[in-house]
Amino acid sequence: MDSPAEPYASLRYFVLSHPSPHVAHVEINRADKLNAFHEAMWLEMGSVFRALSHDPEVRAVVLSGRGGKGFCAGLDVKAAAEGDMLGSSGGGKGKMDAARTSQKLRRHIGEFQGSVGEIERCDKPVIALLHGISFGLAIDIACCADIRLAVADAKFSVKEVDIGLAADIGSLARLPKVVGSSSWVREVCLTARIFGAEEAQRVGFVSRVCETKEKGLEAATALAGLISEKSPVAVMGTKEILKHSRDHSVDDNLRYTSVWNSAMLQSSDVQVALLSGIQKKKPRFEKL
Ligand SMILES: CC/C=C\C=C\CC(=O)SCCNC(=O)CCNC(=O)[C@H](O)C(C)(C)COP(=O)(O)OP(=O)(O)OC[C@H]1O[C@@H](n2cnc3c(N)ncnc32)[C@H](O)[C@@H]1OP(=O)(O)O
Repeated sequence: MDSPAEPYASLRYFVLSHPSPHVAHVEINRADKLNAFHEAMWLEMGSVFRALSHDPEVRAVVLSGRGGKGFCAGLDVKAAAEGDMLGSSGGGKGKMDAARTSQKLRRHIGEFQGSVGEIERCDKPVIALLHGISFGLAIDIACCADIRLAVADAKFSVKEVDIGLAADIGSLARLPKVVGSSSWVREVCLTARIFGAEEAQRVGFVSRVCETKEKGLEAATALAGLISEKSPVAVMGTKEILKHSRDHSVDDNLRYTSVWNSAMLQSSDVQVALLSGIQKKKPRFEKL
């Protein structure tokens, strides 16, 4: 990848803009189908977030859905019903035996999980603005984001049991880590009951509720702008160490942090930032 602009050149299902110099805004771009995802879309989403992770100009990302009706209505159920569920290779059909069919499916699910997981693996913090319909895959995606904001009109559902599936792209793994492995998580995952923005905030799934999508975008962009003014080295480390702390003991995390910072404390950013408060100077940091 020679130029960071190159990987964004031929986006079909996502729109990328830059509301401020180091902030990227990614919009899911299939509003006429409520931003429902088929295979080409989740593959493209993986590439977009991989590219953003490596893009030195980008320090924070906002993710939202195009259109007024919703962030995302989940998996494209029509494409899935037509057999696309197993990927374009059409595993499960034809003469393959059970083991080969299973292996094909396992790979397909793994690739799908991998693409959505690029949001979590992105070195830059991702702020998801959840508006209107946010069903199924929308929750998998939201759980990978670092910060979730909701619009008052948001309608959430961990919808998978309604379409005959145990959710397999991350909600069952990550949602309990986000809000705790509570009775509430079991309730919403087992029933697919729709819940709203206030309930989402009460349980800690989202950190704010905004009146309208426009206000939500302003809030998300402002948060991303604040983050983008910090040291990119410090921000990347904070995301990485918080992610590590989710899955490790305090002792393991402290050890990891000491090793991480034994390298990162040598960054010029520390010198640039250390005295900026008392000197009343806004620090400016090099690209990362
Ligand atoms: C290996 C497995 C990996 C991943 C699994 C993920 C699991 C999930 O994501 S589970 C969730 C699946 N989603 C759904 O079941 C939602 C289905 N949609 C609806 O129930 C309704 O559309 C609605 C969300 C309640 C909204 O209803 P309404 O406001 O009346 O809008 P519509 O007219 O129904 O929709 C507008 C337009 O969008 C199309 N559409 C909506 N959702 C989907 C979808 N999930 N897949 C494909 N298309 C969808 C809908 O057909 C309409 O398009 P038209 O061309 O106008 O028909």
